[in-house]
Amino acid sequence: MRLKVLVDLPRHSPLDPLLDYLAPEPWPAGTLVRVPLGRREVCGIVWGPGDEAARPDGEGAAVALREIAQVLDALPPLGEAWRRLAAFAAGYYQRSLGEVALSALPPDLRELDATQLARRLRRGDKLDREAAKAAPSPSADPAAAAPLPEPSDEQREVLAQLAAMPPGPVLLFGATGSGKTEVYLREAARVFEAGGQVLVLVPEINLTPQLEARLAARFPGRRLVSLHSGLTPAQRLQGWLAAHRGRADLVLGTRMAIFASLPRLGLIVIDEEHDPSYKQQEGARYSARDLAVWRGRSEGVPVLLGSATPSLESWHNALPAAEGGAGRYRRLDMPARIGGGALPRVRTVDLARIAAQFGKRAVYSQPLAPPLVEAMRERLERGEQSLVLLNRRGYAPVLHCTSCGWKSDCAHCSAWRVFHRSDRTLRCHHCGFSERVPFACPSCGDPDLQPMGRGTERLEEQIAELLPGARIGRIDADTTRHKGSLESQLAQVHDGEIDVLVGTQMVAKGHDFRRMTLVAAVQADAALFSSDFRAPERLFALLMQAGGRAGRDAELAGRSEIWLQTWHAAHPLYAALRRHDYPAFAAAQLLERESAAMPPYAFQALLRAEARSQQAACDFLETVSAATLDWPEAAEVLIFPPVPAPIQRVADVERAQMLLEASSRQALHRLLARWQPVLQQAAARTGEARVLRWALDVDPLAI
Ligand SMILES: Nc1ncnc2c1ncn2[C@@H]1O[C@H](COP(=O)(O)OP(=O)(O)OP(=O)(O)O)[C@@H](O)[C@H]1O
Ligand SMILES: [Zn+2]
Repeated sequence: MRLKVLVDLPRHSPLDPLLDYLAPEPWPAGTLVRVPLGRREVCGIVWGPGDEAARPDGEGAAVALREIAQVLDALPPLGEAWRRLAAFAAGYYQRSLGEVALSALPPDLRELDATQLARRLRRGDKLDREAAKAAPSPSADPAAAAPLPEPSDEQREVLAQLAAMPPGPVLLFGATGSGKTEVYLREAARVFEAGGQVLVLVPEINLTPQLEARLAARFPGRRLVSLHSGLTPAQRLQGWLAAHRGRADLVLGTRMAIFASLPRLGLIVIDEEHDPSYKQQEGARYSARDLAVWRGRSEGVPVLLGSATPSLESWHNALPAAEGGAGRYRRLDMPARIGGGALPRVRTVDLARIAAQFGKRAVYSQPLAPPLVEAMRERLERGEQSLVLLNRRGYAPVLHCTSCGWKSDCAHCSAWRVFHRSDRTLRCHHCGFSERVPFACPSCGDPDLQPMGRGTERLEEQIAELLPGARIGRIDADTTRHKGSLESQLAQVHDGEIDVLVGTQMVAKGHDFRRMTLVAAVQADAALFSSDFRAPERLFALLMQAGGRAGRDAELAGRSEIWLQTWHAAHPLYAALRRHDYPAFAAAQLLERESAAMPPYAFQALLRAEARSQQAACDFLETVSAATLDWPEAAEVLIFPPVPAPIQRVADVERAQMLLEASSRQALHRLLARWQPVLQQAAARTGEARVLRWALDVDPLAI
């Protein structure tokens, strides 16, 4: 008989990824198989019965049907719900089903034959037995487990509401330290009792160890597994198998874990739901958060989206229609911090006033204004810590020649190369092109080359001058390149070996710095006037989150402060931040977005093209845009003219993009569905030499 098997074909292949194969038995849909494809043998997923109506003289006949090589039937088939999820994700994000479904499996699994799989499964059995032996049974001795904290009034209220609600998406809007995690844990316990599995997603790998430890301590009798890219392939496979075989009670992971196969799924938690890292930025550019909401609906399980600063999309979805929102999610609020701790005080340093008082030079030559330096010195004297945030690594973003104006541009990108003082290099952060700093200007020979602007390296150096005796640490992508270095640097901060920590946004997320009582953002203004309309939202979230890390100790919370240096002290964003008033900030942003017809009031897709010349990239975009002119599907979709990408050239490749916008999601998707084959044909016609790559990004986060 014939079976349809899903395989991962190279992109834009003319073949359908569902191919017919011969099988002696009707293996159920979801069964993993190995099938011959060309000269290779690849992993495939049985998707359903094949076309028995053989086409003896049709197109099918040209290809003699081949047999399934191996059936991995020791593994239970991938369930209906999982296959639905993969199919939805492929359709929604405009990728091939084969690519989405197969790449959602652990890479090791795709390589295994039946014998190797049997061995891995036996190893899984052994791991399960060991886990069971090591852990006390959940009900064995309740007294042995640490006593549960008594829920706060707010937690109690939220839990009662959750218990009374039908399953659906819920936005848990809780201040930092309001005890959202405790709510997740209690909901998870409820699901475990009912025999269900729980999926918990966090934005970043380095946030998993903390939560993992907390989960393990809380649920000693439960099997917890992680799924993220920091695991070895073997670990990832075992975690995935434990989830798929229903043996893991809880899966903790990053965005990729949204595709975990969970036959008894009972709850999905998305912690820090606003975090941009839930959106995949290559291949199938899915949003794990959005897929979680879809998956929850499709499987009838509750989805908890937690944040102190929700994404405006989620906030809008959770606002009742009467307040101008979409009314799609329920919202539960927990405004108070556990233990009644105060939120940090927000202080703005008005740089215009400082300039008037100390002179403009003082502002431009020094990274920190005198009052901020004073506040940090006080911390130093009290043995407390400060965190200074600057979202730019390196010493200076550009090196320039004081006589002829030469600047350190990249030969391969339309970008400046960053000056790194530690190894005296000029490094392009886009293509990696790196050279030693020249002794003299390559253009006029003048040896006086000067850094322009400031990155974290220079900030670290300047703070050392301003605060003599302070022990200063720096955490950014440069200092954490080696495995384990982030952990050891964080440990130094926790152990109090550092007084002032300089860092990019990577330190603002998730780490509890108990002795930190000051967080300063020294160049926050950039986000106010960014061309990225989401920049203010990110800034607000970053500062609230960073501030929320500060002074977790109730005793220190009273003197915790967030400092902002700004030329625009009266800006409404800072005013809302001073009051910790996310709802007011969100309301103002949503008003702006609505009047400009931007998300969440509009739905977008971005078509990117890369070519050897900007002209070729734009021509491709023009062509596919023109193709839609008389389509009824295009009537409700605004297709903007092609423009060069924000960084037009990277590694000698020219990039252009074109934005599509519609007021209805359905309208946008009707167009995309009809457009897909046109894109493929147009790209094929222009030939490999002209258009190198193109990609659609549905619901893009950055434009
Ligand atoms: N009901 C409670 N009684 C006592 N302590 C609690 C309670 N709930 C939470 N906590 C403690 O309060 C602290 C903050 O709680 P939790 O981590 O759950 O907050 P959160 O809202 O998830 O914070 P964040 O958003 O900053 O990550 C933790 O140390 C936690 O153990
Ligand atoms: Zn470059």
